[in-house]
Amino acid sequence: MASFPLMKNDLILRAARGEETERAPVWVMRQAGRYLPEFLAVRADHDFFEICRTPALAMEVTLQPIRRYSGLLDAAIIFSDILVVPQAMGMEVIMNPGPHFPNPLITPADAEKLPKVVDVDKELGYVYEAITQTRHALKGEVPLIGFCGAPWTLFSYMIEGGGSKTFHKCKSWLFKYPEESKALLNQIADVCIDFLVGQIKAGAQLVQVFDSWAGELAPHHFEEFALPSLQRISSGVRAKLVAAGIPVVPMTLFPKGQNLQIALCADKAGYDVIGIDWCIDPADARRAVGDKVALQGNLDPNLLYGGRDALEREVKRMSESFNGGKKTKAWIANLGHGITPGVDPEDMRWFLECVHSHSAA
Ligand SMILES: O=C(O)CCc1c2[nH]c(c1CC(=O)O)Cc1[nH]c(c(CC(=O)O)c1CCC(=O)O)Cc1[nH]c(c(CC(=O)O)c1CCC(=O)O)Cc1[nH]c(c(CCC(=O)O)c1CC(=O)O)C2
Repeated sequence: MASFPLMKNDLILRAARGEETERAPVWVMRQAGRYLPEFLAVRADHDFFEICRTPALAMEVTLQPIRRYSGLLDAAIIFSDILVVPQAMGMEVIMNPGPHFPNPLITPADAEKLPKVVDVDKELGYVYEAITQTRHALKGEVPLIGFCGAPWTLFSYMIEGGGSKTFHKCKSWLFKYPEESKALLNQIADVCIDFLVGQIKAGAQLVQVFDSWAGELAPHHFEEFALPSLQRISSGVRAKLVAAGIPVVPMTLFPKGQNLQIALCADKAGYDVIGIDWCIDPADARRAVGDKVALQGNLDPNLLYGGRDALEREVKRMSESFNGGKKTKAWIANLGHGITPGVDPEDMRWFLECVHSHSAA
C-alpha cells in the first residue's frame, strides 16, 4: 500500500468506531455536485462519466467542497457513481440526464449472458487512481470515503433500466425468479467486494454501501433478498483485507427507508455504521440498534430550503436526539439523503456551522 500523509482530523474514523468525539463529525452525501457552481463549471465542459473516469477531474471535483468549506467538513467522498458497477459488469449506462440502460436485463436469460468473472481492478482502476491522487492532495486534512451501490439497489437499476416509481420489473424478478434473483444479487455483491477492497488498497479510509432503494422492499423481503448480499459484502471485504495484510477500515451501510430493520442490520449485516434517513427519530434509532453500531444522519435534505432559523432549530433537535443528554458518541452528522441541486451553497455552509456549534453534548 502507498504511504500517505498523517491525518490531521480523524473525527469521523473515531465516531465510526463507536468512540466519543468532541463534536459530531459532519459530511454530506452528494457534497460534490450540482448545487456547487464550481462543479457546474466543470460539468459544462465534460460528460458525467468522463469526469468519473478521468482521475484529475474526479479529484478536482471531490476537493471542491473541501476547499469551499475549509475546516467545516470532516470527510471527502470520492466523486463517482453507484452505476460504475453495472458498467464494470458489461452493461451500458448513460446519463440523459438521469441514468439510462439501453439494454436492461429483461429475463434471467439476459443475466446469464453477463460475464461470470469480472476483472474489477481493470474495469474500475480509474476510481482507484482518483482515490490515490485525491488522498495525496488532501494532505491528511480529512479522511477520504470510498463507496459502492448495494446489490439490491444496483439490481433494480439493471432491470428497470433507470430510476423507477413502482419497481415492478425488478420486484417481479424477486417473486417469479427468486433463486435466479439471489444468484444475480450475489454476483453483484462479488463485484462490490473487489471494488471496495481495491478502493481501500488505493487509500479510502472508510467505505459506504448505498442501499438507496432498501425502503422499497417489505421488511421480510429486505431480510430475504437484500440482507444476505449485504452480509456477503461486509464479510468478504474483511476477509480479503485480512488475507492481504491490509488494515480493516470502518464500513457504513445506508439502508435508506428500511427503518424498521435497522436493529436487524446492526445485529446481522456486519457494518460499523448504519446511515438513517429523516423518517426515524435518532433516539428511536439508537434504542433499536443499542451500542452495536455508530449512526449516521439524518436531517431532512429539504431543510436546506427552509431558511436559517429552521435549519438551526432542527440541527439542535437532531443533536439532542442523537446525544440523549450524554457526550457525543458514535454519531456522524449528515443529511438523511443527498443534497439536491437547488440548494444555496451558503445554506449548506450554515448547516455545517450549526453542526459545529450544536453537536457537542
Ligand atoms: O434513479 C434516479 O432517479 C437517478 C439518480 C442518479 C444516480 N446517479 C446519478 C443520478 C441522476 C441524478 O441524481 O439526477 C448521476 C449523478 N451522480 C452523481 C451526481 C452529482 C450530483 O448529484 O450532483 C450526479 C448528477 C449527474 C450530473 O452532474 O448531471 C454523483 C454521486 N452519486 C452518488 C454519490 C455518492 C454520494 O451520495 O455521496 C455521488 C458522488 C459524491 C459526491 O457528489 O460528493 C450516489 C448515487 N448515485 C445514484 C444513487 C441512487 C439513488 C438516487 O440518488 O437516486 C446514489 C446513492 C444515493 O444517493 O443514495 C444514482
